[in-house]
Amino acid sequence: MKVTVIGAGNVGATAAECVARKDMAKEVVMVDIQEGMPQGKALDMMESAPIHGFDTTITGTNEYDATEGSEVCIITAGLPRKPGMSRDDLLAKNAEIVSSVTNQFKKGSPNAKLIIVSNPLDVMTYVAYTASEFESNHVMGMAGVLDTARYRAFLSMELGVSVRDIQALLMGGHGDTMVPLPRYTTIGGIPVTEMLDDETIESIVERTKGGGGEIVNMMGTSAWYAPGAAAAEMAEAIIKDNKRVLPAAAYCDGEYGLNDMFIGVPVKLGKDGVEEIIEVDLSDDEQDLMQTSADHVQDNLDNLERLKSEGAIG
Ligand SMILES: NC(=O)c1ccc[n+]([C@@H]2O[C@H](COP(=O)([O-])OP(=O)(O)OC[C@H]3O[C@@H](n4cnc5c(N)ncnc54)[C@H](O)[C@@H]3O)[C@@H](O)[C@H]2O)c1
Ligand SMILES: O=C(O)C[C@H](O)C(=O)O
Repeated sequence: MKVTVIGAGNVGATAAECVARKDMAKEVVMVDIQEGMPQGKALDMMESAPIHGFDTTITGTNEYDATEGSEVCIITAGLPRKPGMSRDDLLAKNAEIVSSVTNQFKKGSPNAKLIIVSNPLDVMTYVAYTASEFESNHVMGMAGVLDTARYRAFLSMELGVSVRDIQALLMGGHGDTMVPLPRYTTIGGIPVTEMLDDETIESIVERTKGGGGEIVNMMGTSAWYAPGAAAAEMAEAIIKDNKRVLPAAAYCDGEYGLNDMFIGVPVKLGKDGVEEIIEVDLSDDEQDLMQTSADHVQDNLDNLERLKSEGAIG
């Protein structure tokens, strides 16, 4: 099993390290355009193997030859946002990058499952899908695992209970319109609505929606520990074929009344990638929130098309 990580920056290097430390793959290949950087990070990680006790081989490169035959590819190449920016401000530049790296990667690994991380997430996943020409279930975006992890972390902090006992579902695009679903949130099997009042739940939902921006404002760039771990969790579900039920940006073809877009929905993840999109019952209010989020993703897709037709991006 080989996992490629394209973009060996903050998220990419963290994802590569998480994959290695979980010993799920024989080999991890990190690719970046910065000369020496992926090679140096790979060597540093290899030197940590005796301490952590993993057997995965990690290499860094500026070329794609070493990625051939990858089972999974995590794409993190692209610009992160700075304070004052929205993820959508990255669209033009990151579309060029994601399209270019996908084109270079796909020839050597036509059966790989792609996990996109670069922002704006839902649209970059679409860019990778069209550039790769892979089957739609072999392409997915990582956001829901991160956003639900934030939501679960905030609930755990509020309740003073283990994160391990908090199960939650969050849907929609990876942005301020994301849709955390308290109705599908349980603490050790108990509905969260039995344990917290509406006002507290609402404040946690709002904090979750702004969770990326909260960190950007603190650090001047975006998060990487939780995002890297989230991408590695998805890679593990595919490599081990363990049919995890996780939220991911998946290609909707009628599901939830949405067409021809990648957006966050609950999926079953296994060796064939997105093996199923699970359609849960949504109340009218939840469906409205989902539609608002989908409209936002569609606006971004329309912007992408406009930029292409104006020749602003290739
Ligand atoms: N989906 C999510 O939940 C999520 C979470 C965190 C970050 N992100 C996004 O992930 C992306 C990466 O964030 P980061 O913090 O790791 O940024 P970073 O700047 O630390 O790393 C990005 C890396 O991409 C590399 N790169 C740029 N163009 C490339 C190309 N053509 N080929 C190969 N490598 C290339 C850069 O050299 C850099 O090392 C950003 O777009 C960010 O917004 C998404
Ligand atoms: O907030 C960002 O720009 C990065 C990422 O999407 C996140 O949610 O951490």
